[in-house]
Amino acid sequence: MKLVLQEVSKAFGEKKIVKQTSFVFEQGKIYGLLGRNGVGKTTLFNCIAKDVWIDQGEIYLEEAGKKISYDEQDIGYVHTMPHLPEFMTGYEFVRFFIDVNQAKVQNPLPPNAYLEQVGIKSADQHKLIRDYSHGMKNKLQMICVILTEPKVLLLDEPLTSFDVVASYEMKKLILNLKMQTIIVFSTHILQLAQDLCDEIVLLHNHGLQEIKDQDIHAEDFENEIIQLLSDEGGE
Ligand SMILES: Nc1ncnc2c1ncn2[C@@H]1O[C@H](COP(=O)(O)OP(=O)(O)OP(=O)(O)O)[C@@H](O)[C@H]1O
Repeated sequence: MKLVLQEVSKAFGEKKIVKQTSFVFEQGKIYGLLGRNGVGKTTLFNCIAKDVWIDQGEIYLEEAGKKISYDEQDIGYVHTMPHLPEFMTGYEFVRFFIDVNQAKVQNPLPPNAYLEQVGIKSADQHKLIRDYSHGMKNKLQMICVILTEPKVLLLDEPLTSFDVVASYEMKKLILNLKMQTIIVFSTHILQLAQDLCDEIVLLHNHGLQEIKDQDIHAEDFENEIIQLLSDEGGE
C-alpha cells in the first residue's frame, strides 16, 4: 500500500502551504515529518485526512499498482490537541467507540483491556475525560487507532505530552503498527525522529523533501537539518 500525493497545491489566501508537491509514502516505514513552525504540517495532515480540501492535484492510496479511493475512516489521526467528549469517562468513551465502529472492530476486548494496554490504570478509567491530562487524552486517541487499524496513521506531535515511560510504551505501539500501516509522524524533536523513523521528510519551501535514510544517524544530521530548514528558498 502507498499513499500518493500527486502535484498537490494548497494555500490559505496568500499563504502557500504546498505548491505542486508530489510524494509517495509507503507501508512498512515510519516517516518523520519535520518543518518550521507554521510551515503547514498540520494542514498537510488535514488535507490527507480530507478535513481540508486541496486546491489542486490528487491524494490517493495505491495497492498493487492500482489507485484505490479512501475516506476519512481509513485515516487514523492523532491530533496534538485531542478532540474527545469531555463529558464521558475514558471507559465509557472506549465502549462507545467500539459500539459505533462495530463493522471495523473484529472480536473486541472489554474496554478496560485497551485502556490498560496504553497504561491508563483502573483508578483513572472511570474518571471524566475532562479531568484527564493531555498525555492521557493522547493515549485515548491511540486506542481508537489500535481498534480501527487504519490504512494510514497520521501522528501530529503526539509524543511531546508523554512522560518517559508512556513515550516508550507509545513508541512500541507505533512500531507494532508499522508493518500494516503507512505512518507519518510530525515532530519538532529531532532525537525522536531519529529514534523512531525510517525516513525523514522535510516540509519546506512549499514542498516535501526526503532526507536519504543513511543520513539520519550521521553525526552532523542536526546541523544538516538546521541548514536545510534555514534556507528560505524563493517565495
Ligand atoms: N483554516 C485556516 N485558515 C487560514 N489559515 C490557516 C488555517 N489553518 C492553518 N492556517 C495557516 O496555515 C499555516 C500553517 O499552519 P499549520 O498549523 O499547518 O502549521 P504547522 O507546520 O503545523 O505549525 P506548528 O509546527 O507550529 O504546529 C499557518 O500560517 C496558519 O496560520
